[in-house]
Amino acid sequence: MNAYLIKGARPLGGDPVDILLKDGRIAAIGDSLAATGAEVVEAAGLIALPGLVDLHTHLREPGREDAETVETGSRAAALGGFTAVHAMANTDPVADTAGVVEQVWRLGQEAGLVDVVPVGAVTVGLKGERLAELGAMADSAARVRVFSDDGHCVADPALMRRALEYVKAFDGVVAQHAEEPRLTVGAQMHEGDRSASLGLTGWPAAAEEAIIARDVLLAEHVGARLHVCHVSTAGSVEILRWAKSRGVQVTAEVTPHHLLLTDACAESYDPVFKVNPPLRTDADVEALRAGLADGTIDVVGTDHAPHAVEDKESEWAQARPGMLGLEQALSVVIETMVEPGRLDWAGVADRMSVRPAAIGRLADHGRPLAPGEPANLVLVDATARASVDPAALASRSRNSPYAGRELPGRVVATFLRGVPTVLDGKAQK
Ligand SMILES: NC(=O)N[C@@H](CC(=O)O)C(=O)O
Ligand SMILES: [Zn+2]
Ligand SMILES: [Zn+2]
Repeated sequence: MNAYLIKGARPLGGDPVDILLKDGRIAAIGDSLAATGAEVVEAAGLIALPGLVDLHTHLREPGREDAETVETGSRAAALGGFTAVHAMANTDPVADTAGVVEQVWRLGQEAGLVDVVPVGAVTVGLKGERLAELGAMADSAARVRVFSDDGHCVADPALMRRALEYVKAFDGVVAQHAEEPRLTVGAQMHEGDRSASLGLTGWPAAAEEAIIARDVLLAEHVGARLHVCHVSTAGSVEILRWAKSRGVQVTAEVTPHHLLLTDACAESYDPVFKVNPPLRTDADVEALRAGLADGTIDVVGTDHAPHAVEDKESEWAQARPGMLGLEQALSVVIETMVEPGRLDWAGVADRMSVRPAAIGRLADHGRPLAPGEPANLVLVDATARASVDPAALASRSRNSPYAGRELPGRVVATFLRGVPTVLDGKAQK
């Protein structure tokens, strides 16, 4: 079947319409469209959004297939309503050559559940010493446009400057993990009253803000595109607002967990809440929500970071940082932004599809729901509520910070180029 008729869905929360998908595209949108051979998908009451796009996903393949593979991560993504994800470069081997990014790209095509878009490392082996073959990765079959040493900061300012200059040649962007390493030696959680009382080494907000301030100045100086990963502090939002008001080509991302959770989670000493950058304070969470609402923060990026049980279920200090995100990202955005009235559905589409696709220069994603456009879309039941069961997740790992938490929103169907990857809430392969 290469045609689907979606009955009664509400594009961006508007009036119900029928949407006909045919040969990979939206063929027609209207009232009471005739099925004429198309498979009917009943969607009364469901919200239709363009397929979500993640700028920040860790798929762990190659190297840690015990934690996630391109296929299992792709399935988690499709179930979360995503049609494209950017796969971070901190794999083993590191995605710092055309060969590795092409391998990841091919694995994504074979899985066929989302478009897996490889991110290229900025420096060889993420070591922060010399630039990787950025041009070769850009010219490869993977057509890399986003470059990041994520997991590590490109700390050397001269190297960061050269990376920014270099990627201009192919309209690329450097996505920075903003963490001044000399300020976070041994850091375990947000530095503040709670880290003091828990006796855990602090990760000060200034370690993030200092790098963002430096990098927006560098991006302005060389006229290049900068993207800031997982912004976590109120001060970072202020710096970004200032930089944007000066016309700096900077974009920024916030994770679902930084929109919802705070450093109070660390009081449990449960390492599922250990993450880089750390969960911050209530005031930071409020500033992040406000920044996302007013567009200072451009996108929600999941920073989906699967970890094997032995890397997570240990003492806090020994556990790896990072938490799952793909399958609950939309639910967290509904809970923190839509239900409180801070973002409407058009806003959700903008922050989770349109802008991330634009930053990654993905031509076929983040498009309007209109005839002729690629049929990449998601149908969401915004009224459903369910409690998160980590055992039921499609990810190969179980480190969800939302275990047992009730969240709104259920992805009912996801279509990639007109083909359902999820139907009735179930992955189709
Ligand atoms: N966020 C994390 O705490 N961990 C990420 C790396 C990163 O995003 O910095 C990971 O790869 O596990
Ligand atoms: Zn990071
Ligand atoms: Zn990351």
